[in-house]
Amino acid sequence: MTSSAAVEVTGLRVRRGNRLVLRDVSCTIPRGSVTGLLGPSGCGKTTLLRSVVGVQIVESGEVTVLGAPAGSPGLRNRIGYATQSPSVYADLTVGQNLRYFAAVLRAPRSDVRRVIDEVGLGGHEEQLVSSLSGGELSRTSLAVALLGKPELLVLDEPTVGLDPLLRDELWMLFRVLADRGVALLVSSHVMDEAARCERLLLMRDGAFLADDTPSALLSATDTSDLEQAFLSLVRAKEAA
Ligand SMILES: Nc1ncnc2c1ncn2[C@@H]1O[C@H](COP(=O)(O)OP(=O)(O)OP(=O)(O)O)[C@@H](O)[C@H]1O
Repeated sequence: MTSSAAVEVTGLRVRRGNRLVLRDVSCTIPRGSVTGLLGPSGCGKTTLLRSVVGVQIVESGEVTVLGAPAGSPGLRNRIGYATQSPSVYADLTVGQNLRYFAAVLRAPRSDVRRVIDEVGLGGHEEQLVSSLSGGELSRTSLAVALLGKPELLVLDEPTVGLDPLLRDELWMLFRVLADRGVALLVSSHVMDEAARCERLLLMRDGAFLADDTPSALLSATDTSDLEQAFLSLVRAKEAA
């Protein structure tokens, strides 16, 4: 693994039910940058993220995370993972959830204030999670993922349901975190978020169509926007 790589995936195959969901997938996720994992619904994005976090049973291949096999106990406090469906307690307030997870993760108590501010949830600390809006709920999950200053952040569609202003703020936060050296792996199925990433993994049917920078993808496909680039790659693959 190169010293700047946070994650190295080699020849990963995953079967879910009787379906081969990931087919010999290989990629590298660098530290200090935002890698976007983009592709249509059902292409295997969540399955890849679960494999990186170490909660997915894999058929074959290797996933090395921060120098250790994915799922190693020592990685637990070094990775922040926000799933698509919020994994916080509905009957607790935002602050109670964050204080609980900070204790579980052995993160300093002062982290609670920091992450609330980072995700823009100031003023909601005493609110019950069950009464939050969808966007506030997903930001609460993101806040949990930020506790303890993880070296790798794995975020599954973190901006779904957010208004454009909040989406913009979160992408700026991702940038700040990357500048601090954090590796971010962020999935999305909306191509307009692709331009925000330094590297893009474009996925379709459990395989990568591309693993490159946005500008390299545009020039390789001779297109001016990333949605067109994606379509062009799909067509080239189908014609092959
Ligand atoms: N337990 C399971 N049994 C069978 N198939 C499954 C199982 N879990 C997931 N799948 C299938 O695996 C495929 C990949 O699912 P995955 O959640 O990784 O896709 P995704 O790209 O994250 O989709 P989305 O953008 O809609 O969240 C899908 O076709 C899904 O139906």
